[in-house]
Amino acid sequence: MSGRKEEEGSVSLEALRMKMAEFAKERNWDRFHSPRNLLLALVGEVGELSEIFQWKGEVPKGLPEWEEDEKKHLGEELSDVLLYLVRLSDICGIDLSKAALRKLELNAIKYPVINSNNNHSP
Ligand SMILES: Nc1ccn([C@H]2C[C@H](O)[C@@H](COP(=O)(O)OP(=O)(O)OP(=O)(O)O)O2)c(=O)n1
Repeated sequence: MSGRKEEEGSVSLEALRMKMAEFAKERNWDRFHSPRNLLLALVGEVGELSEIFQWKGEVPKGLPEWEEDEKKHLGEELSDVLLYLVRLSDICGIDLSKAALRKLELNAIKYPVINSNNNHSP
């Protein structure tokens, strides 16, 4: 499923879900993509993502001092996390788009806007 939006760098979770399903099917990897395996793969990728930040101390937003290669690597690890998350959701029969929108609503109820000048975290 490749369209204009994807060329512009915008993609839906549904498009990613379908691409991951196709990727696994083409390689006969459905047998490996069980919920537990996918969860462990996801956690492994979160570890790889963490390694990029490890020992750097706090870094400013936008990562202005990072080399392009380092940012490219960061994008790859973030993508691995997203792709395994999308695949895990699919294999578990969870509609991630719907679930995430519902969770945003629940968050807004749990944490109402009281004062926009409130600097305290929850
Ligand atoms: N059984 C698998 C193996 C890989 N992938 C896909 C999902 C991830 O986006 C990516 C992960 O590939 P690797 O396991 O090779 O991990 P990395 O790309 O992070 O490589 P490395 O761990 O060598 O840095 O490939 C998958 O769907 N199912």
